[in-house]
Amino acid sequence: EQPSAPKPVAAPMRPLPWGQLNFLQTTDTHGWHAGHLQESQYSADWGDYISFAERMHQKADEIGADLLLVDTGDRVEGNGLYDASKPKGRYDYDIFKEQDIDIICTGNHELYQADAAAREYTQTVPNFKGKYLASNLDYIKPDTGERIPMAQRFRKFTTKNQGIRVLAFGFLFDFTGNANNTIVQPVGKTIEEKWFQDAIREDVDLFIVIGHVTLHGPEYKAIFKAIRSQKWDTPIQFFGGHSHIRDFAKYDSKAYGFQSGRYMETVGWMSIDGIKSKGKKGDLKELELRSDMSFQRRYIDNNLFGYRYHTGLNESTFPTGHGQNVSASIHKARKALNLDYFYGCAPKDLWMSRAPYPSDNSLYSWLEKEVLADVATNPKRKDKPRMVIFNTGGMRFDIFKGTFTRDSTYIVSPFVSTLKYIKDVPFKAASQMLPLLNNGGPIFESTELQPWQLAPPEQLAIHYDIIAPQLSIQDSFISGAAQAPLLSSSPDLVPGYTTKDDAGDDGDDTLHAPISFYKIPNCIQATASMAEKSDPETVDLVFIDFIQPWVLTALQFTGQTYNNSHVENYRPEIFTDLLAGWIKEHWRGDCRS
Ligand SMILES: Nc1ccn([C@@H]2O[C@H](COP(=O)(O)O)[C@@H](O)[C@H]2O)c(=O)n1
Repeated sequence: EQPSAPKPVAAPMRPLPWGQLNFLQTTDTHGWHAGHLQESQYSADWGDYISFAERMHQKADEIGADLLLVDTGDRVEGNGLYDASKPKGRYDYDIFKEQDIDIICTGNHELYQADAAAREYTQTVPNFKGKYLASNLDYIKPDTGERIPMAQRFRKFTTKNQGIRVLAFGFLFDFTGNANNTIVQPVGKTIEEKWFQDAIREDVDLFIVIGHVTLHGPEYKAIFKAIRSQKWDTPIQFFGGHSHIRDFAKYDSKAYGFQSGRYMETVGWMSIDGIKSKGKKGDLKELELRSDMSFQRRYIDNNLFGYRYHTGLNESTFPTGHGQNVSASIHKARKALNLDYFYGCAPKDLWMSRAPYPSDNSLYSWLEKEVLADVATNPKRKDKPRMVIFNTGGMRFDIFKGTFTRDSTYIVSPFVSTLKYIKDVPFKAASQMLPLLNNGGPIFESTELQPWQLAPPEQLAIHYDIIAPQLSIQDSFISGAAQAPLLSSSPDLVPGYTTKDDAGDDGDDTLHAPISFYKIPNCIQATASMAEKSDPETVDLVFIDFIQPWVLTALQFTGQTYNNSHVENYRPEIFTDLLAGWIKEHWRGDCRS
């Protein structure tokens, strides 16, 4: 872990179920490879994860089982370790590649910006040569304009100890927001292609489908149906991503899906037993080969207490030299990027979805009331009445009371988005924007523009408020405390994930006190320079550039005929820098101890 990381948390644990074939999954890490430096339950770093995987590989070899590592994309955008360097990812790609991942694919965040997509092609694909799969993704070479597969379409291999013959695919959901140097082919079209149709006819013991794809969406349903149309009985293991949640899905008695959350909070564990392998049979010393199949999952909190518990090792025996070297490289990179540079003191916790909106502890109420109108000023138009619209998905993480650093800025606002505007929009039309963007409706139905895409991905999966009972919360964590028994009725649980999925409520490796989750709107709005008593004739409609297609569509619905040519720059800086400037000015003081 990083020197400044809070110490791991003692908590009641559930052990990991082992099978013939086991997996560790990461997804949507978004650059959080230094771990969470303000949350002890997620404070292990990528180096610790490397030690963990190496120790688990040793155990797999000892018992004759197999262990495969999977990553399902969105490794970039969301943390200073990736976003603070020029070019982005200057250190992060080299840190990430140290993990020995067996199957890896692309997420949408690797493709929003052309430079990120190019780095994916020139760095990550070769870093994971033979392991990186791009079943429905092509890259356009900048020098020749040639369209080529981003990486190989599928991979066939046999596992080391059990001799299980695997065929693996790597998909991306039907994403349309990519820069013009990649082509994402819709999954429905890809599965009709000859190479895919040939692949699903291969004689293998197991299909593995990894993807930056939600488990319950249409893409995995289509792939499942396609494989089952040829192989009615071959087991299929899906790994998903994108919606940032812990999730597990049953497609049939031999086909399951698993997804391991976001931001290095969770490392996923999946185990399969009862695979009928025609390859060499491993020497199962501890495992019993069963004829019926079982698919079991665990969501591992990313902290050292849990890693040591699951490996049966301790502070001195757990880390590997390789893992420690990677932790040291992360520390060096964080220093070079000056990520601990102090911007100010957050006066209170500000939550994305843990507090209701609007409320005093809502990140969005703060943004709306204090920040937006202040940073959205253009000296040439400062007296013009304006409405400023921001999508809630543009904010990526909570703000914790206390030190706010350069790193925090990228954690909260990683994107290179800027403020745009359309001048002199009739007030009547402009005032309909927020309700239209928040309530959606028929105007967006004929387009690819789903308004829910404007909200944070976590909001996708949960459709109602979850209000956690007020429990007594443990606030001083005892480092190295003895393991509490699983069913202890201790009220002193640390707040965290209490996952309910298709297999029940026993998936989390750590017992937590539940956290509230509130629904929030797709967009928020601030106004400035408005007369107090009457509505203006026209306003400047200011918005963050990500939402431009939605704003133009909504304006058309109000009878206006604006298009891209009417959109101008409102501020030259990226929003992240505007936010950092606001914090430096308004959150003065020193809370560093
Ligand atoms: N420039 C951007 C890029 C993305 N967003 C928001 O993020 C959502 C996608 O997040 P995932 O991690 O699930 O891929 C997207 O739908 C937007 O809400 C943004 O605001 N600005």
